[in-house]
Amino acid sequence: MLEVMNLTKKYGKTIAVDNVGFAVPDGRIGILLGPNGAGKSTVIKSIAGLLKYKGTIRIQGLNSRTMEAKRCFAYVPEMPYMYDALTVREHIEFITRAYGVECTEEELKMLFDRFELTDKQEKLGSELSKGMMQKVSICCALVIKPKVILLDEPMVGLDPAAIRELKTVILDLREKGCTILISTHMLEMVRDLWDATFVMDGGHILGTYVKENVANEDLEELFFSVTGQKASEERAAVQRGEESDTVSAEVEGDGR
Ligand SMILES: Nc1ncnc2c1ncn2[C@@H]1O[C@H](COP(=O)(O)OP(=O)(O)OP(=O)(O)O)[C@@H](O)[C@H]1O
Repeated sequence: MLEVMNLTKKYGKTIAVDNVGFAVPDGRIGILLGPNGAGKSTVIKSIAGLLKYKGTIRIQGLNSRTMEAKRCFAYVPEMPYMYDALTVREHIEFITRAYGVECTEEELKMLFDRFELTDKQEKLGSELSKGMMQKVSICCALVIKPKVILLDEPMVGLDPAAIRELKTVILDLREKGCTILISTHMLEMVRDLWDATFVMDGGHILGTYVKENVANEDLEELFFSVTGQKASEERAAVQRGEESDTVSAEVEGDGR
């Protein structure tokens, strides 16, 4: 179970997250859904312990800042980071040693096969593409067999095969009772995954939806029903922007 209570995070004078609260029960998939700048990554980074914040976060009933809590959750960041001088396989070894967990050759082979990394095992971190790094980052999160996993925009940068595989992995994790929190602005990527959706904008949660209660409704419709006012204002602004862009483009064109 993942519980976030009264979470507030300011960057200087900017209130990125304002008194946010939600919970994802055991074996459920929660989605933090919102446009760019809504505050999703700030929530995820706060849970992961990367930021100072006000509020309370509990992982499996434990304060998220404790070592016991940190042992049972995994975090896949939006921007993967690799050690330049470690190979793909060595990254996995590093993580399993740090967490004191076992990963058999068979498990590792299955993981590498799933994410098409088998022939990349000996490549150095510095030799990987962004998508490959993302896959390694996901594998590193999975080898610790987490009870709670946080994935920040996990589909960005992945090829279609890897997206399909990741979705299968996420559903498998849910089957095993793992609690999952995914942040995304890509509604269509999570349409078939969610159990609970928390729609965020401007640092607030504007709507919380539990699938059982809104089974017949479309996630996109729900999203626009709560962000509708803002979305229509934004559409109007974009329209005005497009008009002025056109004018300035013409002016630039004329000027050359
Ligand atoms: N390090 C930082 N310093 C100052 N302001 C920040 C910092 N990180 C984020 N912000 C601000 O906090 C707000 C929320 O940002 P955040 O990255 O959490 O949004 P997001 O929903 O994850 O966006 P995206 O979908 O673009 O990743 C934004 O206004 C952003 O400009």
